[in-house]
Amino acid sequence: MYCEKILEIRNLNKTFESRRKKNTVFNDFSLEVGKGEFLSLLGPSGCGKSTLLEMIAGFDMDYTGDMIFRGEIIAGTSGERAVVFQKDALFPWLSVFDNIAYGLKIKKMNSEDIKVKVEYVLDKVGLLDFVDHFPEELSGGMKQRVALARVLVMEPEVLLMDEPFGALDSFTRLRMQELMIEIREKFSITVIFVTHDIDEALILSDRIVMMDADNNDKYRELRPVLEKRYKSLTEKMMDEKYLRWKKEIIDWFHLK
Ligand SMILES: Nc1ncnc2c1ncn2[C@@H]1O[C@H](COP(=O)(O)OP(=O)(O)OP(=O)(O)O)[C@@H](O)[C@H]1O
Repeated sequence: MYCEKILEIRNLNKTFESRRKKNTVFNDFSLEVGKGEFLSLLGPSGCGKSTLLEMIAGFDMDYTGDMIFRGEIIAGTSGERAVVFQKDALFPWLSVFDNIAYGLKIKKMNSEDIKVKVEYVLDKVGLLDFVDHFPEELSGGMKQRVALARVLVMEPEVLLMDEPFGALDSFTRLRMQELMIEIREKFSITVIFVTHDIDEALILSDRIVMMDADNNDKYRELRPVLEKRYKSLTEKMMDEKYLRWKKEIIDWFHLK
């Protein structure tokens, strides 16, 4: 389905070394991600999900193997690969508008264009009415939506999301998951999404990579794409196939 590769990870080896011990997190790990794909990395705590995301982002360059983004070796961070963390620090002294406009101002975009772009993304995340608010006046879910808008306004190729909804209550989380589905349709962006939540992975992903607790030389893949479109996520979560996949994932991790 995704013919054009946007990211290739080939024979990745990653070890953390301290005076006390060596911890090999990736051992000859390879993975390809297609342009426009929504890929979730699912796995237990400590299996290396965040480490992998940091290497793709270019924050961590201490590994062997190849990380190739759009045909070129990743040499460091880039605006094309934007990261959204679990708790994104917005600038508390800036309004919602100025938080989102920040990166565009650094790029010296003119103020009219900035206004159009900021309002466009704010509309997409449903926060147009809060444009003049400050972060302290927003709920956790709203802050995460601003964080998402701040990244989207820069038009990255890939969104790297590290448990972006992990700190939210379950209702807000569900709304954010619905928003992610809409955002994908509107921005046709590639997403690599880290989560430990099986439902979240099943709801959002074209493909789930299930990572093992130790040495991710092998992983299991699942493509949970239902033929039918559902009116609500709850309806989707009741689908027979969905429940079967969920059981398969639980069994796989349980037997590991
Ligand atoms: N800076 C570091 N120095 C040493 N070891 C590290 C460092 N960062 C991560 N590790 C180790 O690498 C392994 C993978 O960590 P990582 O944070 O990538 O896991 P994770 O799957 O994202 O976990 P979680 O779901 O809890 O966030 C863990 O064993 C961790 O202790």
